Formats: sequence, C-alpha cells, structure tokens
Amino acid sequence: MSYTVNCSILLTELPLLERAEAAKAAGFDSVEFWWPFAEAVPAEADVDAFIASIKNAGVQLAGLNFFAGDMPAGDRGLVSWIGRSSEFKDNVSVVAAIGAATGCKAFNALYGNRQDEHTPEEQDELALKNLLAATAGVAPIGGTVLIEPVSGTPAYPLKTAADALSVVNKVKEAGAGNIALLADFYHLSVNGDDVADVIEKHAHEFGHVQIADAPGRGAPGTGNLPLGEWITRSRELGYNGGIALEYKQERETAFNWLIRQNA
Ligand SMILES: O=C(O)C(=O)CO
Repeated sequence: MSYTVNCSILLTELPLLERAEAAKAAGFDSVEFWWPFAEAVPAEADVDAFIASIKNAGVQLAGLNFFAGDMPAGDRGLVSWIGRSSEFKDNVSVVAAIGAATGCKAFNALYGNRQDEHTPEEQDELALKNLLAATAGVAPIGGTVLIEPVSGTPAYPLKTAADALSVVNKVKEAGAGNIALLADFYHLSVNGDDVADVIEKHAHEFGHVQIADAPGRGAPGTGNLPLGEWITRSRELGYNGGIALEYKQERETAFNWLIRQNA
C-alpha cells in the first residue's frame, strides 16, 4: 500500500521546501501539508516556491489545509471565526490556485474554535457561508472540501464523526456536493468516538483518511489502535482514497514501522 506523508507533522526537521523531496527519497509518491504559510494570502513568490518544491520532487500534492490561523498558539481554523471571514475567503482563492497548479483536490477546512463572545448558532451560520464559498472556490478544479473532527483543543466543536457529518450534511442541503468527512482515526479515537462503528456506517463516504497511533500520536505500532484492521475494513466498505501518515516521529526513524512491515 502506498501512503501519503503529512509534511507538516513529519520531516519537520527539514525546511519546508525540502520536505517533499525527502518524502520522495523515503519512497513515497504523495504528500500533504497543513497550510504552509504564516498568513492567509502569502507573497506570490512564496507560493511559487512551495509549488516548485512539490513538482521538482516528483510527488503528488494529495491534500492541503486552508489557512487555520496560528496553529501553534492553538487556533484551529477560520471557518466559523466571526471577524475573519474576508481573510478566509481570500485564502480560498490561493488554495484553489495551488490546487490548479498541482492537481491537488482535497482541501481540509478546519472549523475553528468556539468564541465565547458569540453564540454557537452565529458561528455555525458563518461557517455555512464560508464553507459554501470554499466548496464553490474549489469546484472548478474538481476539489472537495474536507471537514475534520480534531482532538486536543477543547474549544474546537467538532469532536466526533457525527459532529463533522452534521456540518457536511448542512452544506450539502444548501446545494454543494463537494464536501466530505476527513476521518482521522487518531483524533476520533482520542475523542472517544467508536471508530469501528464510524467505519461500518460511513467508510464509503469518507473524503480522506489520516492515521496515527494512540496514545501519543506516534507511528503505527507505538500505541494500541488497530489501524491496519480499520484501513482494511474501510477499503472493504468502499473507501478508495489515500491514507495519510499524520503522526509525530523523528525523521531518522519515521518510517521504520513500514520497513519492518514490508520485510
Ligand atoms: O491540528 C491537527 O491536529 C490537525 O490534524 C490539523 O489538520
């Protein structure tokens, strides 16, 4: 099986523009990134350099997150963030341009942490508008917007597959078909979701899958999740998209579990 390397959590010892090449050298043909710039609309030269690093490495960009704010400081997306919707919409154009240049078709829109000064209804109303703008923005390049339950950030409201699917369904009811659940087996497990049940019910409609073991968000085999079984069952039930490696592990040993598995 060929996996996608998430180069925002793996290979991070290397400068951003060297990571795609390092993934290729480690034997992978596809990579994905969280938003790789500090701002929603970076300098054109920085975007061009990022695209060139993917193309020159000879890998496929298989996934890209929309700008999500200051993630190290705890931000997890702009989608429902009242006061930052023009920034989000400006970002959609840059994301779509990167998709057009690279052939990337999967775009993860982190929903945003709850803001105490606004009601959940107000934030969800904005999220619907922003997600309709995002789905419209990537539709011309055949893109799909992904909605991801995330762990580790208490104020992030989408914790289970059901939470994310209710957002997906609202956007679909509003007329956009190109939106789907990002099933990150690590985040779902840590949040207490029943991952096996989510797979039984929804694998056929997953937009993307990411893996890490739990506890610890390490490589497969470092924790106790049955990741191999879950991947196999997802495939049996019709999921035919990529499986992205989104775990923490130093570069030297990042893919040893795969080498052992293939030996
Ligand atoms: O913030 C995280 O942990 C993510 O997985 C973002 O995509």
